[in-house]
Amino acid sequence: MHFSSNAKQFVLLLIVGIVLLLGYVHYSFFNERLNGVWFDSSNRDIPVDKDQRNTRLLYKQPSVLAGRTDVVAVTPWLAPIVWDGTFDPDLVDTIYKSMNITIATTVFAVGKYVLFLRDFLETAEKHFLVDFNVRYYVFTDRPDDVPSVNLSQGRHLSVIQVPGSNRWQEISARRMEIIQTAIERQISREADYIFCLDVDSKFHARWGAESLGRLVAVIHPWFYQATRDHFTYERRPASTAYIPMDEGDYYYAGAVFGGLLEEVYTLTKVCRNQLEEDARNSIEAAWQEESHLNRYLLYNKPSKLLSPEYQWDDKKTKTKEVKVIRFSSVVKNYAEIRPNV
Ligand SMILES: CC(=O)N[C@H]1[C@@H](OP(=O)(O)OP(=O)(O)OC[C@H]2O[C@@H](n3ccc(=O)[nH]c3=O)[C@H](O)[C@@H]2O)O[C@H](CO)[C@H](O)[C@@H]1O
Ligand SMILES: [Mn+2]
Repeated sequence: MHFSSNAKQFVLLLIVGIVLLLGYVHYSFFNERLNGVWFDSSNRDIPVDKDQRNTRLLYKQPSVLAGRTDVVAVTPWLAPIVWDGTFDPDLVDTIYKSMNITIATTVFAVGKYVLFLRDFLETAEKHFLVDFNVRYYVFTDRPDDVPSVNLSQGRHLSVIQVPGSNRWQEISARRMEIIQTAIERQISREADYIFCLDVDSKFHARWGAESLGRLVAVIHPWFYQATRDHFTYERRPASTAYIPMDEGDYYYAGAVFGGLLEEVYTLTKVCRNQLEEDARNSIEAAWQEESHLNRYLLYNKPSKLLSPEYQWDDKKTKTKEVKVIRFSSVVKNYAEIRPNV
């Protein structure tokens, strides 16, 4: 085929035109991304000080070299262990506040344990996830004895009736089943995160958003200095909570666990099934649901661990590594308060 020189020039011009057009389209697409659609900095021409008036976050510069050296603040699977001084309280709260989340908090007050509710709730209002949306779920067989406590804005309390029992072991252990059912029926529609706490306790200092994570457990205050063979895990292979002497990371307290709703749902479901399997085999684990919780967390590692600051015991003298007691079990007269001894 033969092209005249005019036609050649025309084709050349056409190609140059197409290349320029493609270049322009490409340029304006990326320009748009940079200018706002992707980075949302559409107010680029506004001077920095005005632009960032509401978004600037001022806090102490994090250090790579200086920090707590008296405690370990990370597990071998790289989950943080939350100790005072390892986080910036205002910074973590700010990050989680922007997500507008709701935290469910379950607490059981069966039989005489309703007596613990007032202190639990009043101190929670002072220290527990202050300025966050919190929904308390109080499980009790005595709804009329639930005290009325003034709740701050964004906080709500539901009372859910549950049966009583003449064995404290059963009350404690059945929490897994009852929490599982409550998540299914109600809580999953009303919250994002959940904490399941013992009622015979008080808050003494800040418990904030640093405690939130996918799956959260607390290190038991009586066992954090012990070797694993001294942990009070269930040691009989006949129980589904069995943990051999040469296994185990930490001893977790049954009084505090939490995380995302779906994670805690699975945890309670598995523990409930294993408690029921044990019951069918006429075996009760050494520390009921706490033993099953420990077994679950050994094979399903928590993504965040709370230090014993988050579960102290009023009977225990404060140790030097515990700089602040945030939540602690009160001293109770077991014979007086429990249905059986
Ligand atoms: C610090 C810690 O980890 N404590 C654990 C431990 O002893 P505790 O001495 O802390 O057990 P506990 O008597 O506090 O019972 C656990 C919880 O069950 C509820 N309750 C219990 C009895 C009753 O009559 N009414 C009632 O409502 C209540 O919410 C109480 O806080 O062993 C328990 C039984 O295995 C649980 O594992 C606890 O979490
Ligand atoms: Mn307790």
